Amino acid sequence: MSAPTVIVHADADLLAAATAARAVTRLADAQAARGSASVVLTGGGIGIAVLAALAVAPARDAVDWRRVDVWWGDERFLPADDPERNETQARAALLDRLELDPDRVHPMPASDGPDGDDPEAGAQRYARALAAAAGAVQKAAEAPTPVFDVCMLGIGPDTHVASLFPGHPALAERKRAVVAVRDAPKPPPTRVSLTLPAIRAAREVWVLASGEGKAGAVRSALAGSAPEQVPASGVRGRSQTLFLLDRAAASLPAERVVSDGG
Ligand SMILES: O=C(O)[C@H](O)[C@@H](O)[C@H](O)[C@H](O)COP(=O)(O)O
Repeated sequence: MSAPTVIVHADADLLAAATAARAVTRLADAQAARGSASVVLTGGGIGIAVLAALAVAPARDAVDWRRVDVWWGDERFLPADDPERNETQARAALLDRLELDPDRVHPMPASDGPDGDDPEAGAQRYARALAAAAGAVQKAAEAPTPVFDVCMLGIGPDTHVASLFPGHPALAERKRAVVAVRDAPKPPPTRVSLTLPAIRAAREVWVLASGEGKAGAVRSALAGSAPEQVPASGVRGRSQTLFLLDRAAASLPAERVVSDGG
């Protein structure tokens, strides 16, 4: 697993645009190497801003979107099409504008889906979809999950990532790739989330943070605190872990020159 690299951009708009450009490059490279690509999306302010930036990125169609698998890191367990669902926001910001293969778009369950208002059953259904998409080696692993090319994660001021909140038992999960989360401190209280082993299956994990309200969380995550208390410190990609920040989230004063590595 890779140690984090910190990359700081001047402001939120540049962070979103640069991350979108990075995503185009990574997904196109993955398709060149392996024929297809996979990405895990996140909800939240900067996560959706990156998707909106991707929608208008000049090189957007360097990716063959029909050969991209789209997954989610977490979902707010609400009815399909609810405007608060991460899926609904991702479709509006980006997915509806792309020529995707609908069979390769894998939204997390909704509370009015085939399992009804049962997030545990929904989580199991998503875990089965991940296991079916996993390659042979990954199928044999605990928490069977495909090797995602890119997994994007927002971070909360409390250091949560996906819907893995500090002190929550979901953080200790080692066997399941997906769990239901109840009593989340960020509304809505019921959610579905990938677990740490599923996130760590990704080649690249990108933690996105914008604004001074995230500066303390970013500092704690980079200080290497225990993931049970600081979930963002437990996420790693197999080949790369990036903290993609704006200057405010990196606690850099405005006059400081911005450069890679902060
Ligand atoms: O469903 C969600 O809310 C998320 O996926 C969550 O993990 C989010 O990414 C962070 O809470 C950051 O969100 P903000 O950027 O809005 O603060």
